[in-house]
Amino acid sequence: MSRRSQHEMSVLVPPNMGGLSSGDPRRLGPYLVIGRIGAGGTGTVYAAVDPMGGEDPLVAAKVLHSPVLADPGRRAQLRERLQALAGVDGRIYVPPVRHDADADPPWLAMPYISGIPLAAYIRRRGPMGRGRLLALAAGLAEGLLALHRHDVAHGDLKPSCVLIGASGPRILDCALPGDEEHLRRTAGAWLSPERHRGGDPTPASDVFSWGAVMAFAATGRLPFGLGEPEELARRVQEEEPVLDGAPPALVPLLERTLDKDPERRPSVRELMGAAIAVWEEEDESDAADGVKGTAITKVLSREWQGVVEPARLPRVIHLEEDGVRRRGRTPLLIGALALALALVGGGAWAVLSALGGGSAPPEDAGPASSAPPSGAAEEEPRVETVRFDPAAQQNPVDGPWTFTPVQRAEDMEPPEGVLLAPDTWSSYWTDAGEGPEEAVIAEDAEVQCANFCQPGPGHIEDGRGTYEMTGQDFIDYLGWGRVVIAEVEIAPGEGGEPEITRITELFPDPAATG
Ligand SMILES: Nc1ncnc2c1ncn2[C@@H]1O[C@H](COP(=O)(O)OP(=O)(O)OP(=O)(O)O)[C@@H](O)[C@H]1O
Repeated sequence: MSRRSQHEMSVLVPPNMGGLSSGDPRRLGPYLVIGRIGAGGTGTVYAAVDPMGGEDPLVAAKVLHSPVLADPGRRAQLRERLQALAGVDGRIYVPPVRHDADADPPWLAMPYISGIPLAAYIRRRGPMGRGRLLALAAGLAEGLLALHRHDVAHGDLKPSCVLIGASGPRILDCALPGDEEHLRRTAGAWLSPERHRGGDPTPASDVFSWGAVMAFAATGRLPFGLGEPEELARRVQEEEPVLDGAPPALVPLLERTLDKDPERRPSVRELMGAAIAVWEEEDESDAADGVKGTAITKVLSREWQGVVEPARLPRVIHLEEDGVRRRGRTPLLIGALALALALVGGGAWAVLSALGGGSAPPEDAGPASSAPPSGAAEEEPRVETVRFDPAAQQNPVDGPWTFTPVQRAEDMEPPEGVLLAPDTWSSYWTDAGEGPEEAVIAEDAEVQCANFCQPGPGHIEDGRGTYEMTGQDFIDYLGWGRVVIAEVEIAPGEGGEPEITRITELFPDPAATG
């Protein structure tokens, strides 16, 4: 999205982005790391932004942790492979846009792809219908062909490396040099017999993996079943695949791709041609007749209709003047008040509520608090547990912010096994009887967030905020309309007005709330 100022930029972040822990990098080359997307056997994938902006500054940056890369020879191979991958056509395959094979640890940045991994897609929706299956077949073949044109075999094609996006399938990753043993242990169901015997990745071994992935998409089952690595390796090398339930027109092609002998497998070009030929033969509609472009464009534009990708969420990322995030601050930044206000009337709020635990959109600000500003004459900082209720904020952009001291309601404990919405959590606190107060929130206040810095559970260790953010992030968050219970430190500001200098959000531990 856009650069809002020298200090901030608005970014659409992944909906499943998690917080960073102390061991996670904060920078990778030119990118600022803003959250975690996930981790696999060979590395961790982070959401990161290019502070220079651009049309979409978000990238998925993968930090490689494979122990085999400690070997200088493997490093050299990795460098070569990443250089080759960088030139691959990015329509289906997702090539790196930047990489550093010599960094410690090495990393690569790819365009962020909104999509659902094929494994999850099939688990949720069952086997793909014939038309979409043929579009997947042709699309994956095109992606492999793009790699093979650069003399790189993927070597690790499997359902978790295929993302189902709104405009077609996308292929991620490729095998790391020297990673064969790891792959045989973790991805043996998708590896060809010759790869199980120690062979290098080749176009023919990619064709086998294509067949196994397509069989899975067509039937919802793994063609050689599940099992321990040794047993799987034996079945892949000795048994015939189970293809029951696959569309009959595709079965002969799948059988050929899963041939034990790489010489007898079709080429990737043949796969593409065969998938399109079956589609053209059986497609009775003329809906793609007017579509310009290659046969793949046509099959995708017809068969991919209705595929919806997960919506990204607006956030504001804070930067230093030189483009670096504030020192010592915030693993995950949040907010986007301006954006929120602009989007609140539309679907974005619904998405955010659904993902974030479901508080209502902000109502019109309630009547102005009648309480006079308090604490102007205070000398010493004091600590209070308070409720920030967005409905009470007179000016949710510039402040001052209204809050009410609270205490835990007697005889009320949150139920176990339930993830509480912020409003529900708020109902476990009663006013402490001192009426609303007002204070400014220092932009650089120290904030420890718990619930509000994460879209899901799993991050709060002790029911108190554990992730560092800034006062400005917190101000932004209040603009989203959620109630927050927090412990605050209030000190006299420069002009004597009360100023909140420290905030620790309180939210029940997920271990207690499921
Ligand atoms: N370019 C990308 N855009 C969006 N999400 C991505 C991108 N690259 C990886 N991911 C996601 O990041 C997560 C972790 O990816 P990673 O490749 O580390 O795991 P994996 O494929 O499950 O494991 P392995 O490394 O063992 O193959 C996955 O959920 C993956 O879908």
